[in-house]
Amino acid sequence: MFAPIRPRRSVLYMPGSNARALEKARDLPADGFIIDLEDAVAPEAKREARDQVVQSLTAGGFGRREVVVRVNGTNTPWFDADLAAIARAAAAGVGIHAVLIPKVADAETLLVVGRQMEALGAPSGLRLWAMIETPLAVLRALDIALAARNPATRLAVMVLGTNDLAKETGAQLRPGRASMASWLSHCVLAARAGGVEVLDGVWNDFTDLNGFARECAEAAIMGFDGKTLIHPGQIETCNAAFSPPDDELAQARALIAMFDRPENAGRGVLQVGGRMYERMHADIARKRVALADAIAARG
Ligand SMILES: CC(C)(COP(=O)(O)OP(=O)(O)OC[C@H]1O[C@@H](n2cnc3c(N)ncnc32)[C@H](O)[C@@H]1OP(=O)(O)O)[C@@H](O)C(=O)NCCC(=O)NCCSC(=O)C[C@H](O)C(=O)O
Ligand SMILES: [Mg+2]
Repeated sequence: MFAPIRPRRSVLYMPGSNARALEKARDLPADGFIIDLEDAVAPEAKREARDQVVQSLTAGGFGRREVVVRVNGTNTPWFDADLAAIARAAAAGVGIHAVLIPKVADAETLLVVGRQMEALGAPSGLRLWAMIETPLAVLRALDIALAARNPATRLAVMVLGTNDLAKETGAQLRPGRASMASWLSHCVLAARAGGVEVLDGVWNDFTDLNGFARECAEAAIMGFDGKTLIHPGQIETCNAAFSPPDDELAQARALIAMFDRPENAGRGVLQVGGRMYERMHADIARKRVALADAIAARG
């Protein structure tokens, strides 16, 4: 009934220049990794980092985790070489699932990059992720998300960059993120309209796990599919926040079973324990069960 689900609860950034982090990632329980060639790598280390990332990914060992490389921005001197290196490696069979483009300004950029990937011989499975981290990108989030309707863009996921948003707008990143809540929700809405997934930004204070857990819970309520992370210590909290809890799953299964009963075949609405349930609620329940099954299947 639903397309196969790939859990993206926790996606951990790591600097492409940090060999130890790349090594360590192979044993971490994150759903995915973003290996960064952009902000986490100093200008003088860009080339070496690119080579090291390709070497490390060629060695493999990332299992079922989704591997994404964040390249430098399309208007930087490193972009072309970054994209070519990743496209070449993916074409040679190296396990890379997507290229993350930082500071995407408009939908046109995605089409241009998608065509470049095609010209470079990137396999069709190499998808494109887009960072939404400038005021213009937030305002154009719907256009950007709708670009996914054109397969040439390869767009699969939008990722919020809340640090850059704070820098560009002057909004302060405080617990609860009142300053950004409407922007974040707007991006979730846009992503759904375009049929792409959407990941929340990072929590910088990685030693404050209680604050982080609260932000994960808020992001899950807003509808994000998962959150981007900066430290391995955040993974388990994040996985828990974006996994359907056992009591919710028990209720979901009961609701599905109820609608599946022959005597309810012709009914569009049921009451259970004083609450109204329509078939759309059974659809939501099926989706949550499918997510839980996909999480369980990855072990
Ligand atoms: C923030 C850090 C620099 C902290 O690093 P460190 O001081 O080494 O932390 P620890 O000593 O606590 O590390 C413990 C062990 O874990 C490994 N480690 C640490 N971080 C990572 C990681 N991200 N991935 C994999 N492994 C990691 C250490 O090597 C230690 O291992 P061991 O040797 O076994 O003890 C560091 O966490 C870090 O660099 N984080 C990622 C920074 C990054 O990538 N930033 C760019 C993306 S964030 C962003 O900009 C989003 C967006 O664009 C926006 O605008 O918001
Ligand atoms: Mg950023």
